[in-house]
Amino acid sequence: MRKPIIAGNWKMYKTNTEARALVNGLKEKTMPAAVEVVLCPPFTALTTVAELLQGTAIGLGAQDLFWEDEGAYTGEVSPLMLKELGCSYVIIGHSERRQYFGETDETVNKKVKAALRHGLKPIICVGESLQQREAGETNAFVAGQVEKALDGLAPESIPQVVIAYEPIWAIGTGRSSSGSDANEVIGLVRQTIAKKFGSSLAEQVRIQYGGSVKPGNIKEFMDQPEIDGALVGGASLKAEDFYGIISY
Ligand SMILES: O=C(CO)COP(=O)(O)O
Repeated sequence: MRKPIIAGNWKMYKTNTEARALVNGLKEKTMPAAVEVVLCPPFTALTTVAELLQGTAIGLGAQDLFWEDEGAYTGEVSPLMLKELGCSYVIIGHSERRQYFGETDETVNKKVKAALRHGLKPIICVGESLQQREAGETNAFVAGQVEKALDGLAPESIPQVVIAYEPIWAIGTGRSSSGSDANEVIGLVRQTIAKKFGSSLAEQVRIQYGGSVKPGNIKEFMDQPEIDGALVGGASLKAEDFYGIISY
């Protein structure tokens, strides 16, 4: 049985003062024991949020990392640094990093390996554009992203991996996928993993849906057999909204 995991990707929101207010708002609520909850603040708020999460069951994640442990890579952040701050997860390959910052399937693969090398669980983002969906290319494109992201991984590391299926056309648009459509693509993601690593390992991988998840639609996704959680953007920025999702 896979434990559901719901993560909040804050993207480029929340100064440290705002982060403190958001986390304190969540700490006033009772977290559901049956759901793994993870917060992914900007790098600048990781220390503040890590301190506030001490003693809670809420996990900490980063939104990216570099694949080297240290070096002359101005502006980058290493897995060692994230681990020391208390991160247990790291989002890798978000479509916004692929779109704006040159992230490729190859760099995603390098980052996945670096994360696992340092005991960080990767949340690997995959998902098609509207053009690809309308052209019927979704399955082939998403399967290719999954294959390349996981290329060369040791079988024993596969249960540590989380995949987030986030159709690009649903991110920030208010137009989410339907539960059944998302379930179909996520089923394909799981089959792709099974082809490379066997079905017993594939069955252990938690796969989230992301793209305009709100308190009003989370249950539609969580009722689906293949969907194990959500990666939430906008609705993770207010304690009430995010709590409405994690307490589905
Ligand atoms: O990109 C996302 C999470 O990583 C989804 O963002 P929204 O929930 O704002 O659509």
